[in-house]
Amino acid sequence: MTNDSFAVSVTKLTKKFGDKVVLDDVTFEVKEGEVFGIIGPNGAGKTTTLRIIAGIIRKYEGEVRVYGLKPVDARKVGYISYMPEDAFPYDNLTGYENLEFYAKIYSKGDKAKAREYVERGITIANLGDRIYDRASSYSRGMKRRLLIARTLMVKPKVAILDEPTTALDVESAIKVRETIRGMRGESTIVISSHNMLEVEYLCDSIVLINHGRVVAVGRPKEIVELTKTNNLEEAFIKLTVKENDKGLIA
Ligand SMILES: Nc1ncnc2c1ncn2[C@@H]1O[C@H](COP(=O)(O)OP(=O)(O)OP(=O)(O)O)[C@@H](O)[C@H]1O
Repeated sequence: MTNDSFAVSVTKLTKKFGDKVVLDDVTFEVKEGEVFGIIGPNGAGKTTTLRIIAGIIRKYEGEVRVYGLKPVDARKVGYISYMPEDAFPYDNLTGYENLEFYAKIYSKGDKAKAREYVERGITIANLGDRIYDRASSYSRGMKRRLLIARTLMVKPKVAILDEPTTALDVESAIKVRETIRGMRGESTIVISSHNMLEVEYLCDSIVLINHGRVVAVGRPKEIVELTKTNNLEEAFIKLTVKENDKGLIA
């Protein structure tokens, strides 16, 4: 059973690669307008979950809906904008041209809309005049901000950002977080992250996945309280290491 009133609903999702079960009976919902975090240790199944929600992986068991549509259909009608973990801009194009390129795809021939997207992308990226430089000259943090701007400027119903701050220095990560936080309420944003402080700061709700299974879902504060810990990092350790998958559903 699926509840279509959620931005994203994932119900009894199981994904196997060959004989290997990567996601096992995963259920959670994302409310409209929230920043939702998928967290878990390396190999837990975060990227696989995001790729399924983004409509890229199409074979799975269970039910996944994005505003009531199958992800692949939601993607076709432009509800979804996705930034993969290993995304990169076109190095030979300027930041501006990168935004233009993506805006053209999403605006489907509507030039005014394309311009609006690019203007919005410039604001979100906040790169100043460097937006007119080739992306090859950008630092890693600048490239990431460009990619996030590219993902968010099209006002998707659901923006999916896979590890948006991984491998960034402190200052760049802060800027990226501020960018995402600034978009709260405009799009529903689903991110994956390893950084518990970041998740506590950014996310309204989270799902914690370990070895493909949900071990906790709810507001970060609720999970901290239920695990009788001081912060999400301690809760994470308790749930993924010390409790060794006993599970807790908030
Ligand atoms: N195309 C694939 N074929 C086979 N196995 C895969 C494939 N994609 C992912 N896996 C496996 O599925 C499991 C979950 O991978 P996934 O990338 O979803 O984890 P993750 O939580 O995002 O990890 P990380 O934090 O390291 O990015 C891993 O064991 C991975 O090796």
